Amino acid sequence: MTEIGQAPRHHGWRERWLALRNRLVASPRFQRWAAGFPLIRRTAHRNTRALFDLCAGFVYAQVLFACVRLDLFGLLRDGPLPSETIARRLDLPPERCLTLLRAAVSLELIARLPDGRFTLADLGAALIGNPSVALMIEHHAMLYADLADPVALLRGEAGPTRLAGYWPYADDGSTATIDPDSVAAYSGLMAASQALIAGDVLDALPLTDRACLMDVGGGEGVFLTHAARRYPNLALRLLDLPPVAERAAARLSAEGLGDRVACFGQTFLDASLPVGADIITLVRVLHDHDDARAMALLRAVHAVLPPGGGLAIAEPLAGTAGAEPVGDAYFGFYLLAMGSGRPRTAGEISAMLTQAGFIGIREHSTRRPLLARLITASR
Ligand SMILES: C[S@@+](CC[C@H](N)C(=O)[O-])C[C@H]1O[C@@H](n2cnc3c(N)ncnc32)[C@H](O)[C@@H]1O
Repeated sequence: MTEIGQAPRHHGWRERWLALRNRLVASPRFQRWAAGFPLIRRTAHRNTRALFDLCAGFVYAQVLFACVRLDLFGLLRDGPLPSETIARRLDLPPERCLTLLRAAVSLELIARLPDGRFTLADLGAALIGNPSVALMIEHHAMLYADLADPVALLRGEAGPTRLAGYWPYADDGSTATIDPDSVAAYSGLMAASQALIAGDVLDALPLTDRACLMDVGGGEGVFLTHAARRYPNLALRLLDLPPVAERAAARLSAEGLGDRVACFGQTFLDASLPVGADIITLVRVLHDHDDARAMALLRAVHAVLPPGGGLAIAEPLAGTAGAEPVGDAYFGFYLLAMGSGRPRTAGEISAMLTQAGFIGIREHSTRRPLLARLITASR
């Protein structure tokens, strides 16, 4: 342990090398030299840009937010437009509209054609195809307000956050006071974004040998709707808090699945789960809960599965190769602001599953691990 004021003790050549390198990189003289020295100029420029992007990340997100709020991408859906027309349609002063358009071009959301008109670029076009991402971008206004003082948040001194109000079950897990109005917004957002995930998870999770699937914390039943279409003979059950289960029953009836899916309105925390399913799914559920509650949930699932029954956990994980900031920075701070849960690594989930009595723990690759990874286990 190193006490304050004491020189740090480094162990091994690697730590000595890292300390030397960090001292060098921190020196303004070295930085100036590196920016001009041919062999490392590219690395130096890349690092400068990466650091600038980190500083400016909030500005980029607000440019995107403005595009979504003004429906710029919808406006360009039918083809390129000149900036004067865009300004008129968005009700912006022409020069300010140009500021937005240039910013959006620099972020590769839109592109400028040689004749000066603006058109969708890959990222803007992708947003049109995924309306739930636009909903998420608008939802982030709450997150950013909660992150205004991240140090206070980390120290637990920030007071009540907006996200804690948005996710009423995050508070103390008590479900007695949750009323229908307080679940409508988050359930709608989850239902919209579930369409992105369900296909990827079901592609990686074969259910041909299963008779009855219960989706616990199943929201409005969008995941089950996808499962029902793929597996016409699979019996289906959904469990969620009573006002959410009611919404699920209404949505599933509207989809013509009212007779196929049994909906249970109850908490998964302090009551036992219904028996009868031989596969239980937790899709974007576990990471919402602190370790004690997450362990209680895993034990409750284990208790109602038959021998050989399966559990599938699908959610974005910490430490996902190539998407480290998504799990560790984005979800880490999102859940911190929400006041409950944490993103876990595959290893952490595996250890919890073992502790809850599960065996045969495996990870399956998914199409977009950034959105959801999949871990299965058996009783
Ligand atoms: C992040 S949402 C995910 C919903 C859905 N699985 C999806 O991926 O779209 C978490 C779900 O867990 C439910 N939930 C949270 N705490 C619960 C509890 N104690 N008992 C039952 N359901 C709960 C919420 O109501 C919500 O529908």
